[in-house]
Amino acid sequence: MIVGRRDGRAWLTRVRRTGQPFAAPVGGGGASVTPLGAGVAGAAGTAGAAPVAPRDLRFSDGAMSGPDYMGAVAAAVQRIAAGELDKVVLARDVVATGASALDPRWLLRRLADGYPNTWVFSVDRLLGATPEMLVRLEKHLVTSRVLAGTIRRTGDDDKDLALAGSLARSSKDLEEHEYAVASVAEALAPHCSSINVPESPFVLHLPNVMHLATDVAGVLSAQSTSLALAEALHPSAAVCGTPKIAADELIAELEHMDRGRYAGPVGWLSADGDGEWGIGLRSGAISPTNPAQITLYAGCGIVAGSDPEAELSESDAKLVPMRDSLGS
Ligand SMILES: C=C(O[C@H]1C=CC=C(C(=O)O)[C@@H]1O)C(=O)O
Repeated sequence: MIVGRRDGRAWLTRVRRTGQPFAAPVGGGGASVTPLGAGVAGAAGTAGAAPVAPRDLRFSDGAMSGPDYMGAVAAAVQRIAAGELDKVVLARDVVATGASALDPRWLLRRLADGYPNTWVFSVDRLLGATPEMLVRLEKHLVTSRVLAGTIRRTGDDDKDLALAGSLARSSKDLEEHEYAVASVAEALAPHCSSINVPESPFVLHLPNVMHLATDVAGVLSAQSTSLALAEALHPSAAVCGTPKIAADELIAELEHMDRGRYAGPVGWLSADGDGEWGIGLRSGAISPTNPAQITLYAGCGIVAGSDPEAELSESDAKLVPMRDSLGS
């Protein structure tokens, strides 16, 4: 069952295998669909009960501490300097543990209210507010919003405007961005009769960070689905690197964690194949064994000019939406 909401309109899609009945709706007898928030103390798991704020949260390092992450970035920069690859995206995780089961509805409401320019999602305990659309297919029109290259916002509009200008001129960020755009354009080419790739990126303003952004568009050449396009595109160089195989191997060597579904495609597919697949960024996964615990993820594109301390600070900025969602 998929619940969608855009521009104040909500819709519900039920999916079933051909020849099999639909799962019973909530409250429809034999409910096979668990309402979000079920099992949360205070919410009583009922649709009408108010979402419950997390209590007594404690944050701890995941697989790597901050200094460990800087070490990994420095190692990646060395490998890039040695000519092994051009770009790699290195991620880290942070674990938040509350006093009782986290209520996903609380987190989703705060993400939707605080991060309106993003796609807020919740799939089987993976929650987030991603600003990056891997692919959208709508009546043969293919679009992809590519993000790479980041600067933290200060909250002061004048300063942020100046920072946006420096981001748009930063050769390090432009290089990082170009790899991501090239990977998307290359992956889409076999599926499109024409592709439009703007010459230079624009700056996307989010509440916590600004990104270099490029909206790639194409016309689908043959019968395909949004899911097949997502498969062709994933993982783009916004979350993996260039060349892809070398970056993938370096990620396995340096990250010391299982990304799980972080940075994977998340979205929906209609019966005619159209759909939207975001990249599961600015996200966290509630533990399947401990509902009071969530692992938050953030990664940064590393190129020859990357500075470990700046990348650690950038990853902290990318964790802000999920940290905000846990606040009261
Ligand atoms: C990998 C992440 O962000 C990607 C998307 C936008 C900007 C990025 C960057 O500047 O490094 C990353 O490529 C993340 O948020 O975990």
